[in-house]
Amino acid sequence: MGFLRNWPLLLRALGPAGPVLVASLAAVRFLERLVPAVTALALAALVGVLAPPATPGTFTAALPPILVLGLVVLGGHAGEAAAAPLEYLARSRIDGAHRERIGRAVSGSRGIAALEDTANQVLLRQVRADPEHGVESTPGSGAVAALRWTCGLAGAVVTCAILARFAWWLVPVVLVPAAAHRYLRHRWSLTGADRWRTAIRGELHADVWRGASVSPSEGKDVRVFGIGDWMVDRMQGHLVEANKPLWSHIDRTLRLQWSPLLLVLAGLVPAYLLVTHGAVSGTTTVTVQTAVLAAGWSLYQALGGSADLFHMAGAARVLSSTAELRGRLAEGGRTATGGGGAADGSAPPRGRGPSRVSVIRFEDVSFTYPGTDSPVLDGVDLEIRTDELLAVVGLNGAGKSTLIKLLCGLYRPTSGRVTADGVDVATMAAGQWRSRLAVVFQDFNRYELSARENVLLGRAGPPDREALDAAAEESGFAGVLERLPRGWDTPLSRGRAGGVDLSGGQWQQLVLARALYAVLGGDVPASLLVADEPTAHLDVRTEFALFRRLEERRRETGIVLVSHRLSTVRRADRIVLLDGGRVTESGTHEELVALGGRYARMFAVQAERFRTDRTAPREGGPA
Ligand SMILES: Nc1ncnc2c1ncn2[C@@H]1O[C@H](COP(=O)(O)OP(=O)(O)OP(=O)(O)O)[C@@H](O)[C@H]1O
Repeated sequence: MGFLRNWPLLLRALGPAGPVLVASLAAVRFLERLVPAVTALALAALVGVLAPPATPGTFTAALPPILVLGLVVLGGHAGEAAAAPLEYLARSRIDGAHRERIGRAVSGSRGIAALEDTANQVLLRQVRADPEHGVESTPGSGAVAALRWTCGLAGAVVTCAILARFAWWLVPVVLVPAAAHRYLRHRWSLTGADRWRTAIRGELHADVWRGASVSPSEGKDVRVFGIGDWMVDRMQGHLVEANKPLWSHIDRTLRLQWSPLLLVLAGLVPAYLLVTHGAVSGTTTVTVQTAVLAAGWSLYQALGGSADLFHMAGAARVLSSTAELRGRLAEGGRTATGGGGAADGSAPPRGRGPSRVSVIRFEDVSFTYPGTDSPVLDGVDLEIRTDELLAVVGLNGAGKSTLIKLLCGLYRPTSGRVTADGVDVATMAAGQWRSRLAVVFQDFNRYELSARENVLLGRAGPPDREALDAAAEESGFAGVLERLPRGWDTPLSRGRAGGVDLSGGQWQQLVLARALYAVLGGDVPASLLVADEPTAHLDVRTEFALFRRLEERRRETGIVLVSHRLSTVRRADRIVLLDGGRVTESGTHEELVALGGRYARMFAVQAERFRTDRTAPREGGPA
């Protein structure tokens, strides 16, 4: 039975709360669960004293049970008051540890293919432990509910013992329907959690529309294209469609609420009728009747409230999805454990491992994106030396960015290998290998942080003021920095107090500063600076100045530059052309022009365009 499997799983999840907190909580909840049983006993004792005709000693005899009843009321209140903050603390610790585990597992996975997998995205949504629907639960709420339920079970055993003391046959009469009642409710909760799980795909779709309709960056399109209402309709459509099965389950369970009630009545009514009949006919005493009346109902309560079962069911699903996600991520290899990064998943210090790499080779590398059929790279052979400026050119979709991602180890080649000084980088610790690279991606990220934090992201570790300033100088970002109201501390988001947004070109300079910070700081500088279209947003003068500075750096740090602007790359030491998934041309600009191949034709087109633009009459100007 799934429930019995989940129960120990949830109790184990209490671990991060710590033994002292768990023991305190268990003690409080257990004592609380004894309240109904003790109440039943005290009431029975009181009735036992009061039922016979009163004598001079009756008052004194009634005092102990009354005292116990008073203590029970007091203890019940004290328990409730103590349990709430203890449970809050336990939940927070467990959920905090869960989020940390997920964060490390995901960010520590070796490549990014796992993140592009839809099934993993669904699992990630399910395990993130931020309830927003009311149908999902967190490991913390489930584990705490399991503890409450366990204490309730212990309380139920005591209650059954008390019932058995008065009339043993009453135990199965009350217990069996009570257990069936709880089982039924638990099944409903599990089905609800499963229905929610199937709704997640649609919700991820809805998120795209939801995010776009409220985000400042997409806000431009939304207004200019007038698609606001349409987006909201799409979002609603996805949500309604995805949640239909869940809502129909909730609707069904609401309409079936009478059936658990039948189970409650099936247990309590015969028990109450039997003892009442016994009391009237004289076969049982009023004392027994009182004890049964009090203990019978408390048994239902002791077996756990519906909310407990609901949280246990939801959290059990979250935990099983967490295990599934971790397994799937592990299949793709890990950085932190398999990859050899720091045990806590942080980036390894730059000084670790082979210091400087001299030659990186793509050896017959082919690559097909997961879930697609045609290879993007098909037998690429390429040598990258770390004392040269190598330019990679090719038409749109030729596979240049893909080549960069393989170089960074974000994907594994489908066949062939990438080596660094003869060592397959797939066999190296991913963190160690990546610490030899500094990368500017074409689709770089604009973090809504301060300018300083945006650049410091280039390398984990204590900030290095000197490297920060040098990186800003070399990338050209220093000029932008001078105009920022709070310099390095200016938040780069209009949405933050005192924040500003940068132009596309200024962001590009900042992102280059981020990569250069990785090169300039640390004990061992990166061997290779990889820049995928780093100047696409820069004006010609800024681009030229930047290229000059990069040229000066190439003997210390090799540079791989992907660019469509052939006027920029012509000064590179070597240019390779990617075409049809292979390197089809390689040489200096002059050699490739002399070759008269595709590069020469591309260059001729750009040069012709440049000449035409310069000689064409300006609109509205002289002919
Ligand atoms: N994550 C992905 N999953 C599946 N296919 C992808 C993925 N990323 C890129 N592709 C495909 O791989 C091919 C090569 O893309 P890539 O971005 O490497 O080209 P590129 O040469 O950098 O192009 P551009 O010059 O336009 O930047 C394209 O057909 C693209 O559709």
